[in-house]
Amino acid sequence: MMPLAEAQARLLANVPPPPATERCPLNAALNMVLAETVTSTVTVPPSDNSAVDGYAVRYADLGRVLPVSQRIPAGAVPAPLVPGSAARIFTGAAVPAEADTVLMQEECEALDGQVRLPAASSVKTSPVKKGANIRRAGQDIRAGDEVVSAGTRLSPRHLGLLASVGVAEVSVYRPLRVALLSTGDELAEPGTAAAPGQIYNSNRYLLHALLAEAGMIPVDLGRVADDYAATHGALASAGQRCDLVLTTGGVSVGEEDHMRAAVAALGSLDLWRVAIKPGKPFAFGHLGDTPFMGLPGNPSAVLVTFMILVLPWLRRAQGLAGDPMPPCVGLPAGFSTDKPGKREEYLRVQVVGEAGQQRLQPHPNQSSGMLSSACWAEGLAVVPAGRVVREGDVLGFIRF
Ligand SMILES: Nc1nc2c(c(=O)[nH]1)N[C@H]1C(S)=C(S)[C@@H](COP(=O)(O)OP(=O)(O)OC[C@H]3O[C@@H](n4cnc5c(N)ncnc54)[C@H](O)[C@@H]3O)O[C@H]1N2
Ligand code: MOO
Repeated sequence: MMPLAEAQARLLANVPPPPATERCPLNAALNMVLAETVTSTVTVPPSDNSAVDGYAVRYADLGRVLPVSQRIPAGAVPAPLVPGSAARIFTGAAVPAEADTVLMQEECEALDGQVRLPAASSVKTSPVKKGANIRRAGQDIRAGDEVVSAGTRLSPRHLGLLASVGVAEVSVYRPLRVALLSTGDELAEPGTAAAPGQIYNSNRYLLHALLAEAGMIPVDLGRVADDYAATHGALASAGQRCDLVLTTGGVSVGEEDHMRAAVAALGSLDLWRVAIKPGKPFAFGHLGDTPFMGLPGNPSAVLVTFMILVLPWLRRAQGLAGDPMPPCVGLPAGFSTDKPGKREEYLRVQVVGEAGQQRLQPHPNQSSGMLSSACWAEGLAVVPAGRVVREGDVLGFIRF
């Protein structure tokens, strides 16, 4: 059994170069990984503009009654402010040259063609400062600024930012294609009647969704029987169509477990059995040149090995920059254990208690065969191998 950290390091040392790039319109780029750094050609906002509906004035004129010399809606190009006048202005409109302050209309009194400005000190809310309510040109982005760097997974925020600098399409890495194969004679598909002795195939749907959530393309190859020839045949064709072959079940030690032998026959079995709980029988290898990962059949072992071993590898392979491991924060344990484990354990936990006094509370049933506890849980608490937990000890917490 290989220590988890060693298995993770070996996997990450075996990441292929990133996939080909393609041009992608912003509306299709959510969750894609940016292949080249985008630099802005424009300044945002392009000019000083008003944060409120009101009047653009010179600060020195506060307290006076002034004629209104122009009206500036958003999008208009204003003339310089006529000395001794105010300009009617609206939110987002360019502030005219010579004006140095904008007053909210609620603080002014509109008269016929004129406006009475408050005295600098007499404003209801707070005294007016010179420069008030003006959003400066370039306060967001300046021409030449780096906007989003290569290797970023594009979130809705990034897409909005890219649009704000006028970019319509970006260069992204082609999403990885991951072949999914479930093994097990006992599996029935949801929507069909399960015969006696059968259980429903949950891993297929769990993994399909985990991959889609990560921005990758699941290539669902269905189910293969617990039979060497069938497993060999399914793996041989799966390996030709994708960037990774991901299987569930059949990687343990029983004579019904054919996965390892089939992988070794089609390429190499590079790693098998990791000190992780759940998920010990995890396997990594190659089918010809195509990487292979074999997850155990138990659904919560699938979830944990996907998060801790598969997804970091996929993130790297997809071209994502930075730490590929899931974000992990420290929180105190609300429980204790009586003996140390041989494997690093990932417990399905809730975070309980008031803000500032939160504790990790594990589900009472940590069986790797059940998924209801994974849905009850908010994330995974990490108990290192060889460690006895005392209540209050700080443990790593990985949110789902
Ligand atoms: N003698 C030993 N037996 C087992 C060991 C061991 O070290 N020595 N390890 C145990 C551990 S840990 C795990 S995890 C499992 C993994 O076994 P396999 O990867 O070979 O998986 P299967 O035996 O095929 O299935 C395990 C379990 O999961 C259910 N399953 C399988 N596929 C699905 C699916 N698509 N959807 C829902 N449930 C699925 C299957 O019915 C079994 O109950 O081995 C232990 N045994
Ligand atoms: O992975 Mo097994 O689920 O460690 O029990």
